[in-house]
Amino acid sequence: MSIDERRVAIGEDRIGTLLEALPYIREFHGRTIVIKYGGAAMEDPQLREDFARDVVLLKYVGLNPVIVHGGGPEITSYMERLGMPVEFVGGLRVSNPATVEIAKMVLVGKVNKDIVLRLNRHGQPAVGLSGDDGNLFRVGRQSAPGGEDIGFVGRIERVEVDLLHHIAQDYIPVIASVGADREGNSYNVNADDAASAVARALGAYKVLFLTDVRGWLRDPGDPESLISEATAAEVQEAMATIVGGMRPKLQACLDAIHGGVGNAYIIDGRLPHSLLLELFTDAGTGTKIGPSR
Ligand SMILES: Nc1ncnc2c1ncn2[C@@H]1O[C@H](COP(=O)(O)OP(=O)(O)O)[C@@H](O)[C@H]1O
Ligand SMILES: CC(=O)N[C@@H](CCC(=O)OP(=O)(O)O)C(=O)O
Repeated sequence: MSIDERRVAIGEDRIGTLLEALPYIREFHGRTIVIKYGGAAMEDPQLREDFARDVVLLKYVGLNPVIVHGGGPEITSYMERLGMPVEFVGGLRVSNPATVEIAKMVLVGKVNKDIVLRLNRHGQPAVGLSGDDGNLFRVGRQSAPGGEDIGFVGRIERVEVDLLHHIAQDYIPVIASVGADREGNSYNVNADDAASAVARALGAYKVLFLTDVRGWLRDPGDPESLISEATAAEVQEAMATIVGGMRPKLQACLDAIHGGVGNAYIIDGRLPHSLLLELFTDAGTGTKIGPSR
């Protein structure tokens, strides 16, 4: 059999994919990668399994993945079942004490444990945390971008990194975005903000935000208008025009970059294995944001 025939026999494409991934695996070895998990990737059962497998694989090949998750649609659905009004200002949920209670129940009690269980099943033990566990987050009150009072919405002022370092040695930390202030008042924290705060505090190499669109779109109504790459300065310039859920996400990317995180990515959680494709292939899939091009 000639060399060319052998190449065909082993499936050159498959080897090509592995070879393409190798330099990335070497580059990322031992690095901390924070992954914000939310949106559609959390709703579809097959995508949930794929996500868990991908994260476990990251740990196996020597990365240090840390998961911060949302669950906004589930909070909304429980609030509606209870007949509670649902309101967002600037992409942040207006949160009275009853709303914070539901957010805690849904995020800590349900979504967090579902993710932990799935990672465990796929072969890497995970530990679920909220901002209250081991004083992981200290939170302060936050207003909407226009200065409006939106209740008990928190901004993370401090992350207890030692706790995360300890846990991440042997487990995959899975973090729910709720926390309390010094007086013990609980807050609902936007999960994009929480992921950015965790990435900054850990000095993460990268932070990735999985969502339900292809990435940052020039025109939110046109999926073909994906912005594949942008600098922090370009995002900053566009901020005044950004609305809805993309606003806290892009702000979280900016905060991450300004806080020393190498790159921030917004990727499509509806695309199976988008996490691996973004990390281990040359082309990438979503929006990459960095200090410069
Ligand atoms: N310029 C934009 N590009 C992409 N999405 C946008 C843009 N402006 C607003 N959006 C909205 O932001 C949403 C993503 O934010 P969000 O719903 O908070 O996602 P997640 O639950 O994944 O955090 C998209 O579904 C889209 O409706
Ligand atoms: C203050 C605030 O907006 N908190 C969010 C927390 C969950 C979240 O961010 O979930 P996603 O990432 O899935 O949107 C909320 O209540 O929806």
